[in-house]
Amino acid sequence: MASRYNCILLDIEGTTSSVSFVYDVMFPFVLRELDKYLECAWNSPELAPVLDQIAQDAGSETFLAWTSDLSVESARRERVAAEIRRLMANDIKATGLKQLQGMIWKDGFERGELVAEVYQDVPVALDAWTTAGLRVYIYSSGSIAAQKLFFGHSEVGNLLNYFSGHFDTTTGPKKEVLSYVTIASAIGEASEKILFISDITAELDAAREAGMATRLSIRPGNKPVEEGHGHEPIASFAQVSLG
Ligand SMILES: CSCCC(=O)C(=O)COP(=O)(O)O
Ligand SMILES: [Mg+2]
Repeated sequence: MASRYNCILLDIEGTTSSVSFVYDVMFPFVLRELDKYLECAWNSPELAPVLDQIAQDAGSETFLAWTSDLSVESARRERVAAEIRRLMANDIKATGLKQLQGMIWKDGFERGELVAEVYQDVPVALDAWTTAGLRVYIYSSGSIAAQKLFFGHSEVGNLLNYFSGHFDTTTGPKKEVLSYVTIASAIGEASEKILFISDITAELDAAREAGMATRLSIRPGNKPVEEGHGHEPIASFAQVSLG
């Protein structure tokens, strides 16, 4: 059957995977490893741009400017750790935080302590959609590097081959219309031909304003949904009809 859509754009937390896996497994791993990670990676070239991003998210131009009042390295590290804990305690999905989380998760996924949970219907749908010729993309607050670790190390194996591309908040915040306009343009598709699935109505509102079709993901343990936004709810990807 011909599909109304050419592409499916997926959120992760609350959509492909449970909120509880992220909050009860992935975030505690970051908090446990944070100080040790910062100490080991402090002078690494990969960390420097992430420290600048964390400083920019906090309102400074660079990491150097953000910590110019501190002369001791351990105090600069402690400022970063305190800012990361503050952002996580307030569930602020800042780009620098998300990049650092991805770097900390790398070791956990690669040595098998972290294995990503996905809902049972997810691999089935990914297979059906891609077999039908649709392209599937991810748009998550989790960094692109973290997304690749996540789907590359899932409990049903490596799912990365199903995805044609990944987007994170470096494209723009998930509640802004322009982010979805930018994604449609990046993947070379009319927005009407893209179906976005998420658990957050404000994200779906923005995608719909950009012209995308939407479905509201209802999964066990998701945050309560604001009523009255008119996005068709689904409890499983099996309920997505393409015709
Ligand atoms: C590999 S993504 C980890 C989950 C995460 O950090 C996150 O913020 C998920 O947000 P989403 O936009 O997928 O709801
Ligand atoms: Mg989500």
